[in-house]
Formats: sequence, C-alpha cells, structure tokens
Amino acid sequence: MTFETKATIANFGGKLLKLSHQSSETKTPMALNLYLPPNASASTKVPVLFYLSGLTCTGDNCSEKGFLQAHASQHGIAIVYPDTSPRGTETIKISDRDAWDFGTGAGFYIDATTEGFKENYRMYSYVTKELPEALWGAFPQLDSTRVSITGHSMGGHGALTLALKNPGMYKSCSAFAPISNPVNCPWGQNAFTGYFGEENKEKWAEHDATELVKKLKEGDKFAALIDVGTGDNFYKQGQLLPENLETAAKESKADVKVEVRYQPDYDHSYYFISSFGKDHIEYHAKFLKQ
Ligand SMILES: N[C@@H](CCC(=O)N[C@@H](CS)C(=O)NCC(=O)O)C(=O)O
Repeated sequence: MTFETKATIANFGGKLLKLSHQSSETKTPMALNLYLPPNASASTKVPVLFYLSGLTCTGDNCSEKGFLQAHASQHGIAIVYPDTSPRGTETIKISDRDAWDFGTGAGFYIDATTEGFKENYRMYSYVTKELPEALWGAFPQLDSTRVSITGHSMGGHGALTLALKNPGMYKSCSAFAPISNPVNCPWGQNAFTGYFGEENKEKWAEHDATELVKKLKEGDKFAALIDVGTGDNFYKQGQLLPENLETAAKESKADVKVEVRYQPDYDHSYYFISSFGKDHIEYHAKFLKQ
C-alpha cells in the first residue's frame, strides 16, 4: 500500500509528514501524521509511539499543540497520529445519530457490528493491523519490533483497550484523561449502542479498559501511566471514571500497575496534554530503548 505525502514539515530537527492512503478496512482515504525524529534512517531504525486522539480530532490536533515532537526528537522516537474515524466519502451512510461524540471524528477504536457502521467503522483493525503493516512496508526507518501506545480521552480509551487486548503488541501504554470505563459513562454508552447495538453487552465489555482489567488472570501483566486533570469538566461529569479502572487494578490477581496521577486544576485540553507530554515520552522511552 502506498502513502501519498501531502506535506513535509521541519520540526524539532526531524520531519512531520502529512500522509494519506486508501484503507481497505475503512474503505475510505485515511489521513495521518508521522513524525520522524532527526536520527531516523534505514540504518538507524527508530521506535514508534502511536498517539490516538480524542473526540472531534484528526491527527493534526496533537501534532500542532501537544508538543510531543519536542521530546520525541530528543529520545529518537517516531510518533504516528492516526485519524479518529473514517470520513470524507459520500457513499458512507451515517445515520441520524451522527454527532460530535458519535460517527465522524468518534470512531472509538472499535470494529462496529451494526448496520450502517460495520462496513466502514473498523478503527480497531485499522490501527492494530492495517496501518502499522502499511507503515512498516513504506518506512524502513521505523522499528516494527519496538512500538508503544498512548492517547487522549477517547484515544486514551483506545490506547488502554488496544494494549489490554493485544498483550505483547506494545512495549508500554499511557493515557491522558482516558475514558476508562465506557460501559458506565454517557459517551461510551451512546457510542457502543450505535456501533454494537444496545443488547450486545459482551461486545461492549470487550472494549472497556476496566472490564478488560477485571478479566486479567494470575500471571497476566499490564501497566499504564495515566494523567487526569482535576479541573477537567468531562472528568467531573463522570465521562472518564479513572477511579473504576484503579479499583479494578487494585482488585486484580494479575500483575497490574496502573498509576493514575490526578493533576490539580488541569483541564481536558491540549494545555494539559502539553504539560505532561514530557513525562509520557520519557515513560515510553524507558521501554522502547530496551
Ligand atoms: N466539541 C466538544 C469538545 C470535544 C473535546 O474536548 N474534544 C477533545 C477530545 S475528547 C479534544 O481534544 N478536542 C480538540 C482540541 O482541543 O484540539 C464540545 O464542544 O464540548
């Protein structure tokens, strides 16, 4: 599969590539951003961090104002910023449920099973399989054996669930203000009703970080660094529920290390993400450099 490079932007000594490709999973063109740090070359392969964005975002929000490239440049880490849903073709029939927190810009990193969505809303397979394989094929600078994942809000939910569902795929996992227990919050309930159907509660649980931690058995391992701002209105409204994930982690018989740091006064925005991005890149660098 080929990528079209729409722009190459010099950034912190490296290059931010704005890419586009045709996805066979979503059956749409998909845009993404790829940051290559200054030391990336075919002879010096660099590890890769996937950053999954939140509701309403594209790959641009974080690459423009998350400030992660500054730290990734220092540590020699590439960052992949995928889009948050299929978009942009008139053949997709989005139902009248489409809203800022469902449908376009709100793919929730799942493979939908419901009519109207199952054809195109396949962000789980896109992010875990199609996109990485395409990147490894097209960019010999990327080290496919050293990959980690992070994300914000809906993307934090994506990072946690993709890591929990695919042991060994990611060297480390972190999240900013993640939706931690979607089956129990309005955003998650609305999205999972639309993508899986109201009755399909087993499927809901398969994409819920708290439920997935509850299912871990003795001998399983999972670790994540999580930051949440106490001034985050979505946290205050009960959309994020990190406490439920912490409780599941504490009660687990598995080796679960979920560190949730409650950051006083920080909100849900990229002011929050850019404030703690350095910590997250340093956290991932420890695992990616091993
Ligand atoms: N559009 C929503 C806000 C959505 C929102 O805050 N999205 C977060 C992710 S969950 C985000 O990163 N937005 C884009 C940005 O801040 O650049 C509203 O009006 O309340």
